[in-house]
Amino acid sequence: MKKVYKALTIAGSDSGGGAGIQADLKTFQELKVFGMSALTAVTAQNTLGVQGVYPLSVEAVKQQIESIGTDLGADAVKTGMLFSSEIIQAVAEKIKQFGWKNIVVDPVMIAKGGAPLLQDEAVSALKNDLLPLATVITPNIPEAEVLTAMTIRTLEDRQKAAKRLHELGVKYVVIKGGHDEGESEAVDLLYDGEEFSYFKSKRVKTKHTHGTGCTFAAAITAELAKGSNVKEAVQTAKDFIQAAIENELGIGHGHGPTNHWAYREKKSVYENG
Ligand SMILES: Nc1ncnc2c1ncn2[C@@H]1O[C@H](COP(=O)(O)OP(=O)(O)OP(=O)(O)O)[C@@H](O)[C@H]1O
Ligand SMILES: Cc1ncc(CO)c(N)n1
Repeated sequence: MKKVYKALTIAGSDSGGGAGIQADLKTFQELKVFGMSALTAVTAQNTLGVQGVYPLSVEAVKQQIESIGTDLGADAVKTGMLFSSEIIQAVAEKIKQFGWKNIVVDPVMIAKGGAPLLQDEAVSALKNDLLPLATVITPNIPEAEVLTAMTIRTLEDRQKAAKRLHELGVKYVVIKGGHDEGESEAVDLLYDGEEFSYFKSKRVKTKHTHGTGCTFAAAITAELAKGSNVKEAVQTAKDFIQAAIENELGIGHGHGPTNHWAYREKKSVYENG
């Protein structure tokens, strides 16, 4: 029988379907990985912004993870919106309890419209409790600035920030370049503790980038679940997000979601010649 690879996302719900748990599960499915979820919060959200945030109790988060850990197990785990230090500590505890490997931490802090998805005082729990367990961390530039308490303007700044994050115990640091808007390319940097690699693509001129960060990190998680190494996983995630941004769906009245099925369609065109 063929092995079924499984990935768990611990994150918030985006009712609009473009980011959070919804983006993660869609991405897992597209990459042929069985997706499971533990919700940390429910957001009332659409392409125009976040209208409400309703965190779940720490007990509810723990119990969902427990249900998965005691039965199905996970080949990789992604964390997204975690909201509070109490939830972060509970998630770290459960990851250790079940001995899970391939942990991808997307340190979600603020939604694109500016709504806070992580309490300010939770940043230290993220750094002290979760990052030492992380295989990969995927901050955007503003998140990397908060985590390292430095300003990032140049590529050298990004390299320095990546080194600082590696010192916090993360094995692989990816600092995404989606926010580097002056550039004609979207360049993501990967640091493995020894050398830097760069993943480049043509920057797409679009406002429909809601959920790019979640989707990218979910694709890394799915590939790690299937046994890829981190470099291969980041390259597939980059190809996945590029296709998802290029083939926009054009739905909603604001910053629309990306197209989660575009990578599959692009691949099948190649495969069928
Ligand atoms: N306009 C664009 N064209 C091509 N690639 C992009 C563009 N914007 C972002 N990306 C890519 O998308 C991925 C996510 O990067 P980004 O910096 O946007 O994450 P993010 O800010 O965490 O996203 P979000 O908070 O909306 O989930 C990266 O691989 C980045 O290079
Ligand atoms: C629930 C949720 N998680 C993450 C993000 C970041 O894009 C978002 N907008 N909403």
